[in-house]
Amino acid sequence: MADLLTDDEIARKAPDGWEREGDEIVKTYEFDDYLKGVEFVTRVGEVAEEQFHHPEIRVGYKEVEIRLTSHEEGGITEKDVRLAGLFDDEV
Ligand SMILES: C[C@H](O)[C@H](O)[C@H]1CNC2=NC(N)=NC(=O)C2=N1
Repeated sequence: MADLLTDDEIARKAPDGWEREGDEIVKTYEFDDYLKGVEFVTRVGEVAEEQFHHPEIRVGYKEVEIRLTSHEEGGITEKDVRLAGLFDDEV
């Protein structure tokens, strides 16, 4: 089981644009149209399944909010900050 990151580690390791909210890191991505956001969610889902680490995803109009936490560990781990970077690469 991965170790929980300290507050300082989260601040240092969370990629730009990702904010810490309690036991989660969160980012909202903006898109030119609704379906571009939906297509992005598909790519995110594929990465999540490959990594077997799954975010919560909210699809809005021209925006997608992604929340990451490590449920089994009960907080933010290296897996979360690593996946945040992988999701950014899918934009
Ligand atoms: C049994 C447990 O749900 C699995 O090991 C995986 C699936 N995906 C997961 N995703 C996230 N975000 N946290 C987990 O602890 C997690 N666990």
